[in-house]
Amino acid sequence: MVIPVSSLIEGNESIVADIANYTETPSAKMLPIIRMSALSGCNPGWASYLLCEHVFNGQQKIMVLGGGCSVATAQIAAFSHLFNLIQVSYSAASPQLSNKSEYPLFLRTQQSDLAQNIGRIAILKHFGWKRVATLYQNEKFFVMVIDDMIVKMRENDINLLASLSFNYHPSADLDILKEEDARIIVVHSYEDHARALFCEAYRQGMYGATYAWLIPGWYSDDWWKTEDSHINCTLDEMKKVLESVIETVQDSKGPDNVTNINGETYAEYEERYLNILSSRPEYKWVIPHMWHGLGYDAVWSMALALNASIDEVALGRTNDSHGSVRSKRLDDFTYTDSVMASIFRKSFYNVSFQGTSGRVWFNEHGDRIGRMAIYQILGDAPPVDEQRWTYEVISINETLSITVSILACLGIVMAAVFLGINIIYRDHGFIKLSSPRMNNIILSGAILVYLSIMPLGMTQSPFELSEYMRTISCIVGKWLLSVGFTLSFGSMFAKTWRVHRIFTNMKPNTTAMQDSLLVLFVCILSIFDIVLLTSWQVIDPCHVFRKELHINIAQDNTKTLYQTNSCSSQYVWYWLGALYGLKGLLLLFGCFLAHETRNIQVEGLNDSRQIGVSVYNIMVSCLVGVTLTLALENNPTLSFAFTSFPIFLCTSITIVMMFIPKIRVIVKDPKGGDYLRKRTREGLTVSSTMSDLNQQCAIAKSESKTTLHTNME
Ligand SMILES: NCCCC(=O)O
Repeated sequence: MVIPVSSLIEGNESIVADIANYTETPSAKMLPIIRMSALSGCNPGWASYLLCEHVFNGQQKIMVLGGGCSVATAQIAAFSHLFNLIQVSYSAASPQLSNKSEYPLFLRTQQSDLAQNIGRIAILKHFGWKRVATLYQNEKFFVMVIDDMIVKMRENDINLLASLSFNYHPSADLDILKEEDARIIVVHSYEDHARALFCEAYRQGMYGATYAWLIPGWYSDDWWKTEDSHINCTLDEMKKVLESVIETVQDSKGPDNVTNINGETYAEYEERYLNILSSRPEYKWVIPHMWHGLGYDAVWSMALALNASIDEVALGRTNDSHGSVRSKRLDDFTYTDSVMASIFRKSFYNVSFQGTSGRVWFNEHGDRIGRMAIYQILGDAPPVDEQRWTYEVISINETLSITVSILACLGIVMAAVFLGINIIYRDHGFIKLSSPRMNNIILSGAILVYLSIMPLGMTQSPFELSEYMRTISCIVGKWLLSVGFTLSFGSMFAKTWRVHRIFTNMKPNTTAMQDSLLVLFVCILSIFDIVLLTSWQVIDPCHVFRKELHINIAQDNTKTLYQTNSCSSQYVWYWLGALYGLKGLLLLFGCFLAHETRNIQVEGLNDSRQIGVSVYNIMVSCLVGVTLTLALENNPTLSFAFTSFPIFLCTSITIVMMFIPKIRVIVKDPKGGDYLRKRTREGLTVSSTMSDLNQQCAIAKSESKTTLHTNME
């Protein structure tokens, strides 16, 4: 970029007019301004060399335009003022350039990148991101921006997870960020470092809806496509990471429909600029960049400052080539003219015009006051700044819960009806022979077992229940099931034990075991239960807690932890082992009795067939139920189904098999007369006394086609 300053001065025209024509007359006749940006290539050493070349060789220059990169700009701005050169950059964004004691004659139409931090904080607050990490290239420029960002984060209650500098190999830094579970990462670096960073981020899977990378928006167009020996990612891979990128940058486009100082809207200006680039062979190498508008405005501000300086400069006196004294002109500037330099400087601070990038003016640091633009969130939804968890408690299906409760109630009603019949017809010969007292205990036990089903399901009930209620119901359920089982099967086996004793050990006149002895036997079994359950409750009480089932990760990376209420204690398996051991021994005893008495065919007296079927049901149900319950522990509904239905079925089958035949006999012969006659004919009388029972048993024994070979022999 060049400014034909001499035509302005000599023709006494407005410099504005010449500048406005600048883009159309690039081969201007004079080159009084040093253009630094494209020449320095962001190389501080090379930039220094070029400035010296311009100063010490060739035509006198009056100002420096550029450079583009802060690293090169800062390098020359540190000494360009020693030549009294005003330096105006249209692109250098480092905050260090705001330091007027180091860079007194430096100005820029580019904002300091500290302004980006205001935009970044706004973004963080907008999305409610409170956990943020920063990552920066190890250069003073980036360190300063990130330092300021950290201060602003602190002021806004945003937590800094980590602040790391990186080079071309950021893998260790990304490891740390992952350890910190950082998802929102503010990056400040040049684009070559950003390429290395995002390639590594791809390798480490740090992209997608989970991450947001906040980067400077001033990288060149398609910066991620640039061939780079530091990276080995494909364009598709790079693109994936870039979908998680948010860019913040100074808005270099003026507002729509506002005309600039040259009477053009931004669109008209840009069209003209692009036409010039494409129509002139000398610009074939120029890649259109967002900075052209700021460059255009920088040149305008130089022109305006120079124009505004003319009168004050003219107050100075100098000798012309003929030795006569005249007023100073702009082109009288020399590298030792600090007076003129300070006039120029003062003029710059008064510059205010509508540029192509918006209104242009400079603050006390020589920095542009401008607007911020935020570009693109390509992801579907903004990520979250930390792993967000939701919790869902899985309960038993409501329908199953209600169905099982209804079944349990029906079971209770059925057992109660059987119990009523058993009590009402206790003197019926057929009932009497089957030990009505023990039948009552069997049915009471069955009712307890039915009752246990509901509290067992209440632990994982879908209905609103307090934790206390769930804990209580879990404990009550265990007690009911355990004691009910013992009462039912204990009584059943006790009855069979008596039959077994009668048919194996009794001499004809020996007294049979009395009911009280059988009840005592059942009580002893129950005491084992009570002692065990009480010890369990006292030593290692059960409590309800949330058991983790599985985790589901949604598209927005929100994790849902599925839980269920579980009732357990620390040593639950030992207690269950002891409880199952007791019940197992009882069942084994029942199996043994059922087997021993299997051929005693005295109707109503011997339950061995029912016992056999019941024990078989229980064994199969326990095996299937326990296996499926363990296998389906992540599915409370199925797990409860495989617990409650077997309990219901085993209990129901057992009492139905026992009591339906009795009811059938009662229905056929309510008074028991036929039965009495039949048994009398057979020589087996029915009496209410134990001695009668002994007698009946003795007769039954003699009649029976028993095959108790071992015992009999
Ligand atoms: N506007 C580009 C910023 C780059 C730099 O200051 O070096």
